[in-house]
Amino acid sequence: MQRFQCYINGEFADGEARFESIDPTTGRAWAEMPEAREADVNRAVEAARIALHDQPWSTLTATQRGKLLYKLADLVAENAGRLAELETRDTGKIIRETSSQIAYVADYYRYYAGIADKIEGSYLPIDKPDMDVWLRREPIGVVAMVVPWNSQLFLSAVKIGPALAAGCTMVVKASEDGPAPLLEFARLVHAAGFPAGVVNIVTGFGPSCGAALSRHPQVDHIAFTGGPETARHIVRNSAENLASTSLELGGKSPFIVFADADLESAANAQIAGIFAATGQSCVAGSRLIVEKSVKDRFLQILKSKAETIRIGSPLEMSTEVGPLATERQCNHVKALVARSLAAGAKLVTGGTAPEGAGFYYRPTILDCDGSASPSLENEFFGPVLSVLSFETEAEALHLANDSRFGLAAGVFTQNLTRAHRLMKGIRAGIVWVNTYRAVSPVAPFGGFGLSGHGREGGLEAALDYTRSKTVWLRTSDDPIPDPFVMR
Ligand SMILES: NC(=O)C1=CN([C@@H]2O[C@H](COP(=O)(O)OP(=O)(O)OC[C@H]3O[C@@H](n4cnc5c(N)ncnc54)[C@H](O)[C@@H]3O)[C@@H](O)[C@H]2O)C=CC1
Ligand SMILES: CN(C=O)/C=C(\CC(=O)O)C(=O)O
Repeated sequence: MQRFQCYINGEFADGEARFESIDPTTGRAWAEMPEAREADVNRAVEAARIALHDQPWSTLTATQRGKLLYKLADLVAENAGRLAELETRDTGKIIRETSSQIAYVADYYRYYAGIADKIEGSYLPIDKPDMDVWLRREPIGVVAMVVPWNSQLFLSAVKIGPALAAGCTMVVKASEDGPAPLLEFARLVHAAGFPAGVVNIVTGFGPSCGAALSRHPQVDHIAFTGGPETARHIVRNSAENLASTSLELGGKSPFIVFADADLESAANAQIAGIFAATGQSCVAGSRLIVEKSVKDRFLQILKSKAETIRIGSPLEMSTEVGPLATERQCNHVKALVARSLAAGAKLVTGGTAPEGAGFYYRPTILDCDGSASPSLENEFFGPVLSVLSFETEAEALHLANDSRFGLAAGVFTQNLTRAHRLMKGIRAGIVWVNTYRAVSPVAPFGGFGLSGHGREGGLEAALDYTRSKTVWLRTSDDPIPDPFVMR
């Protein structure tokens, strides 16, 4: 069995215990992972705290930090194939997707490499004649990064990249489900030449490892991606250290199709939006809201596309839908489909698991018109689409916003003015018009409502890893006059 290690203070080390990682195609263990507990977490945070204030990291210029990030980007690009295979092996996400996504992760590091020496302070036009006042932008400090199992290299890159650009140090907690790619990525951090303690990567379980990390007194900021329930633990933990938080949580994203849309193109985007990554994407377009006059036609196109999707081994380039990452996830999908059917949703296609081993589930479409299906409110994080129809634009907007989540939305229409109205009216952090699930290092993402707060990607995210320091310099050589007046 392959064995992985944590990366703490520039060294590869076992954790206090070990656990087995499960291959989602067979349900059997394929690798042994280090389990970091409180003592390991403490060592990692202490290393990050020392590295933050000590040489060489604290005295590197921003340009030098950028050069290290460029080196890391090159290493990610060179090793993308190997990392992709590990992620596919450990999480079941199809190789077709992991190989292209991880190659693109290199561009995220490159983007933040370029930003490192563009994080500028400012000079304040102060209202006093004998003072120069300016704002310095300083690293926010030691950052705890807690990520889920899906797209771990992507979801950590949007934290590690900007945090390094800003001069922070960090402890990254890989998910206990599928940590292999992130633990392997630690070897690239090491090879790139980052000083010991700047980036520490551990894995372990939420209540022991994640909790110890997020409430650690030496942590200044917690960057979290995961489910809303876990986010509540993170926020409670942050009451211990008063760390700031950024939360990237789940979604129940609407995908709106008007009758005037190019239905073939919209159907391909909807298939990608809900069945890519076996639906295990936070931005999955999981609520189809389709104009009534084209509902039957559109569902027919979707049904025939869904039924010809190639389900199989995620390591095969031809596979389009692989297994869910964990048995727990698969059971959650099965149970929520059953509850939705019991509540009156009608099965258009799917709704079963294929025969054989592994955590597979067929691409599924539920027609939820006229029912109070729980699938309309609850995230599956799996390959299940819930469908509703509308007759007016106002009704479409109302249905789109009828959710506690607000992460992403898609609008398909040829009508430009309508697209603008919806784009403004939808309460979500990302609106895609006539496309879906497009991402870029340049474009921030993040949520409204239960989908969290804070933005990842883009320039703004790098600024979020800094805080300002106001510096006052008196420019007069005269002695300070009357000490008992405010100046
Ligand atoms: N908005 C976004 O960018 C994204 C959001 N997600 C969301 O993530 C969820 C799926 O991922 P899961 O791994 O199941 O999420 P999860 O919330 O169960 O776990 C996420 C991480 O939190 C850790 N954790 C668990 N309990 C903890 C505690 N008490 N204290 C500190 N850390 C703890 C876990 O060990 C894991 O590393 C979905 O809800 C999905 O929508 C996933 C990807 C992207
Ligand atoms: C967060 N994101 C885009 O804005 C996209 C992701 C991440 C994820 O949920 O896995 C994706 O669709 O892969």
